[in-house]
Amino acid sequence: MKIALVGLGRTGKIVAEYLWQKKVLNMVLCRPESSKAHKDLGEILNCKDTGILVETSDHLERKLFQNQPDVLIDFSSSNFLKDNIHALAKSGTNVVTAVTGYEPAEVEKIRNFAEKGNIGVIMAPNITYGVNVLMLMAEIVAELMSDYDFEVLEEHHKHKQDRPSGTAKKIADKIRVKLMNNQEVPAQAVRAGGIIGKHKVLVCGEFDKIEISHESFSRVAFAQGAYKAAQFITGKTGFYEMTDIFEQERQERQKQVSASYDEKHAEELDLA
Ligand SMILES: NC(=O)C1=CN([C@@H]2O[C@H](COP(=O)(O)OP(=O)(O)OC[C@H]3O[C@@H](n4cnc5c(N)ncnc54)[C@H](O)[C@@H]3O)[C@@H](O)[C@H]2O)C=CC1
Ligand SMILES: O=C(O)C1=N[C@H](C(=O)O)C[C@H](O)C1
Repeated sequence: MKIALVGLGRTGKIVAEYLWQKKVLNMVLCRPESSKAHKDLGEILNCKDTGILVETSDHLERKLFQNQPDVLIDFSSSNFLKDNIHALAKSGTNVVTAVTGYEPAEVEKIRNFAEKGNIGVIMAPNITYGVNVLMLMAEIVAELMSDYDFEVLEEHHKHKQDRPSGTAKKIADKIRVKLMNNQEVPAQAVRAGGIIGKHKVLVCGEFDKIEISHESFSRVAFAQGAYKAAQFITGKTGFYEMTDIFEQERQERQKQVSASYDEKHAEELDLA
């Protein structure tokens, strides 16, 4: 698999290093005016030369045809896909976007391109494995304790632009759908220091409460999630979310459990 990455900021740099170590990175893009342009990626990451020259994200179609990546992972800003979804669809490059803060109309545009433009897109504000497990747990609690008060609380570093986080909005929405009264779930944000990412669901009744929380204490968690998403979307078309990956994994695991049960059962019958 060949992966292109756009965005070499706080998160993108860690993702670049992770993908480089996995030997799947073949193209890295930065802003046209960036001082990182035309440098070897190793210089940006403070390691030995990688042989990958950082390119600018303009004239993207030509660059995608030259490098032929299977998937582009986006850790830049919502502007990138807004301006470039055309070029990605034309060159048949699938997309994993971890970017947050899209307007609803932008999400619809991206969804349309994925559904009609013959490419695969995963939109993943919630890229880590752990936070997706938190979501599943929160959905179960919402189904069982609809009469409790639900709040989503998140904490991130002081440079984060959007609030509440894309993940917090997604968690709140998933809970709302499961609640009997379909009521909006409030989400509160703290921006302070260097916090990498914390999400908590507070479920509070008159006499007791449940808290479900997840914390990323390394951005490698985002890199792992993005790589998993890139593997999933390779060769697919259409619009997906991280839950689709977990659903596929659950079904595969279920099949394995059934197969090993059948095997064990057959052995027992043989012995009898
Ligand atoms: N889904 C998830 O779990 C995660 C999502 N994110 C999201 O990823 C995005 C980036 O986060 P950070 O790395 O903290 O931000 P950052 O501001 O440190 O880095 C963004 C980088 O993208 C570059 N960039 C912006 N627009 C560009 C364009 N059109 N073409 C090329 N490069 C462009 C900027 O120059 C900058 O270097 C945010 O939307 C953030 O919410 C970040 C971490 C995890
Ligand atoms: O900007 C970040 O850093 C993060 N953004 C994501 C979001 O908005 O949900 C999630 C992650 O915890 C880090």
